[in-house]
Amino acid sequence: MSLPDALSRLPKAELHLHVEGTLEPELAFALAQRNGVRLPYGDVEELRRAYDFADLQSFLDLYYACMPVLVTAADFHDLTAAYLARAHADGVAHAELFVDLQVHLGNGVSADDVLDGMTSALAAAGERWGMTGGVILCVVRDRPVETAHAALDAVAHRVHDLVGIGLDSAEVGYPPSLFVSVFDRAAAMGLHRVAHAGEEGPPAYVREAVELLGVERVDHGIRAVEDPDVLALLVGRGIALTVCPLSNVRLRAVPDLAAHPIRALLDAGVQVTVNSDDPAYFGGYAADNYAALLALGFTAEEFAGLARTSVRASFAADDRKAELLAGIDAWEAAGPV
Ligand SMILES: Nc1ncnc2[nH]cnc12
Ligand SMILES: [Zn+2]
Repeated sequence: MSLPDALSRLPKAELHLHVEGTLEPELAFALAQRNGVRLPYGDVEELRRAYDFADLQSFLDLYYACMPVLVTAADFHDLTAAYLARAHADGVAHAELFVDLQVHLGNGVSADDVLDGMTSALAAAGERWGMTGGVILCVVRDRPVETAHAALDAVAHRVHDLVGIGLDSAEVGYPPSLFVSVFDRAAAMGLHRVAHAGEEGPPAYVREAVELLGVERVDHGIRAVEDPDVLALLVGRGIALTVCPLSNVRLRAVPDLAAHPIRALLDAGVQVTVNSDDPAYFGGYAADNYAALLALGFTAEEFAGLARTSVRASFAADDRKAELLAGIDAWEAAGPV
């Protein structure tokens, strides 16, 4: 089997995945019809043609415009189940899924419907394929901080259905320091903490995420490469980055793949994982993001290393991590090429 084909058999954890970013145009229109919701696009082709992004904000405008099609627990179940099936085919054995709960609450959907749909799909994937994973409530940073607290209020009775809290959406102008009260509260509720930082925002936002929010992983974090002190902070604390190569190219966080700092980050000693972010919009699921690195000369040994880091940086139980690491050893020993 060739190395590109073998990448979908490499056991891996996906740690940076927005469930709403897995909404394929066909499902968007099916749900719009099911719920009597009008999308601001005529058909699947017109929607797909709009996937030409100049930056993060131009993507977010379209991403949020599609979200009103998600109304019922069944919608969240179907969306999550479709992603998990696709991820399973890509060798994803553990998946931690972000959800922008504030947006859904604002659309009149209940937190229980969102979580019922997602957790039932995760449970079914566990039974069917032995997949593990969980839900990370992502704070939408360009909405008022009170609405983030309201989202925490809405899930307080079922914190056991979440693995963590995150921070996403428009980055520049919304530094992590604005969200200390939300993250302190989430930590007290027993949630793991992660945050998007250093995607479009400066390395100082990566430092704030680590020092003020106490995050265990930084999502994207690629602009850390611009500041040796921030790199040293990540290396010193063993904080992993959840890098999304195809997303960074499509949202023009980097001019092209050749200019992506993933190698520089690895060379600096940073723990790096590879993920798909919003795969329905960026042209590739987990294995496609690994395969993109073939163009940068990544070897089978390096891919196995990236997968090991994804497992170690995950919030899976220790025995599950051991099981997945054994699977990666077996993949490498079998000699994929
Ligand atoms: N790449 C990204 N950055 C920030 N917020 C997001 N929400 C969905 N995708 C995102
Ligand atoms: Zn993201």
